[in-house]
Amino acid sequence: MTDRAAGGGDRAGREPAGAERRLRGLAASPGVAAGAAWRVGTVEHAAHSGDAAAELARARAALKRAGDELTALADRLRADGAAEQADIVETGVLMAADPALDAAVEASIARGSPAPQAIIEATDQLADTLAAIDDPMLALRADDVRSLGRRAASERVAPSGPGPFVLVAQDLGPADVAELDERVAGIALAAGGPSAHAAVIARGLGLPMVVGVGAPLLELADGTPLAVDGDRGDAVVDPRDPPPARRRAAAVASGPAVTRDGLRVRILANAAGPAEVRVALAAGAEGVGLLRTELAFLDAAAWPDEAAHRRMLEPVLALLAGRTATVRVLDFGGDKTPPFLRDTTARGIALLLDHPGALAAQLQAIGTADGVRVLLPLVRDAADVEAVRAHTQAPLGAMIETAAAAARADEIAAVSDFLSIGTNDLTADVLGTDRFAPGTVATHDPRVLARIAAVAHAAQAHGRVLEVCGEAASDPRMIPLLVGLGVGELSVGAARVAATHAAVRALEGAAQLARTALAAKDAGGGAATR
Ligand SMILES: C=C(OP(=O)(O)O)C(=O)O
Repeated sequence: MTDRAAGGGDRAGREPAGAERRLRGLAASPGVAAGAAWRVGTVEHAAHSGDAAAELARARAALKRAGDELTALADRLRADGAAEQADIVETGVLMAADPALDAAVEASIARGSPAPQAIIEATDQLADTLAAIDDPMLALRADDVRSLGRRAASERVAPSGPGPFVLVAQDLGPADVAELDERVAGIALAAGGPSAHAAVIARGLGLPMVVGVGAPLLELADGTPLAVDGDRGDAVVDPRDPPPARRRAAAVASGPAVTRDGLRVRILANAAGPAEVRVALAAGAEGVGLLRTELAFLDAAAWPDEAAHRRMLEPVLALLAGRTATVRVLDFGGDKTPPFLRDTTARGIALLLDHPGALAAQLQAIGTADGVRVLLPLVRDAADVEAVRAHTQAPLGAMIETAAAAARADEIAAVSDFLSIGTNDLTADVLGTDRFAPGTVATHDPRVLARIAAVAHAAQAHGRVLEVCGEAASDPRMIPLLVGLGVGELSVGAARVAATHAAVRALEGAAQLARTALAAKDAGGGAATR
């Protein structure tokens, strides 16, 4: 069964009560939270037990649990004003109880499949049947049934009880974090990295998170008092002075962000859906500088069509109501690869340009309303931007995320309406590091700063707005350097909006600081300019 029990059951037998223990990890999302540890794990998918009735009961329980999870998620979406999305999620609830699905699961178990495999086989079979009928609505249902199957077969366990909980896991995906409810006060991961998308989402939701804590974390029994310190990067077992259980409330910024010496910087937000946009606007964001549309489709079984994009976009655009809405077209690839693209190596805009129908469908859904602009991920050269230009009248921005693209910043700026530096990927590419591995993100390294400066120079030469939307945009060490290099827009996690705003307003002499940093010979010199 689930590895929730793997912690050994009675924690009193292993830890003297009240003995505080600090496990070192890495800070992934700021803030401090405490609650009862709750382990989420992937289940060991044991082979067929030999007892078909037991396997069938296990499969039915898994489908029921998946249906219950989707009901809870739909309720939350409805409360968030996303009624249409809630309706979609609820179709999964009906499917989970569908007698035809139950019969297919039973048949698969009779053929010798263990419960999780039987669920996948049955849902895939039903999805294939739906997809074979030439009807776009049924094709969407096929996606839904496949995603239901994966959810049920993975046997994730949602915490039960009022909370607050600190979620403990080996690793989590971005969607897992996005759907956490208010009972979860913080997250501690044994693995993971501060730049992974799960961490990006946690920061957006203002959910304290530490990653890379290591195996001892997974030995904690459910219910162990646990604090996460997302500022220092610690998980504290049996904390002596538990911090307040709930996540830190975001402060509110007001008025435009202008440095003391008069540089105006627009503070925008990174978001994946309406919940983060709401938090960001309430904290004083002027709009969205990066909407990560791909995160809504990580479970997709095929390229989303125009209707699916519209359903994803409408609640976000409604909240923004004409403010800046920077919609990034699907940035699939790497850790954001849906099952149907598993064998694909292309990423970002290159992948979309290989599938022009998929790109056109999304651009059509994005439209050209006031405030809307389109962002292209992993642009390689001017030709990428020009190829997209043929499909839309919306302003086009190019993301500069590789050293190669930075070297071509001038030709890219010439054909773009604005540029946006993805410092997470750019830093990893320039330094040859893995952004998803535990470790610090060294965007302040002069080799990275030199690329940022080159892009800033190109943007300036062509009169283009320059945005930074990677994590560096909210890093207090980087904000002075970025502003000093001429960055006009900082797009940050919703929970960082107010702090970024305050950091900009406190700034003076940024341009001189940036010159000093660029002159530094190594990362240590760069850090010394902080
Ligand atoms: C903002 C970026 O893109 P992603 O969504 O991949 O983090 C980045 O790489 O800095």
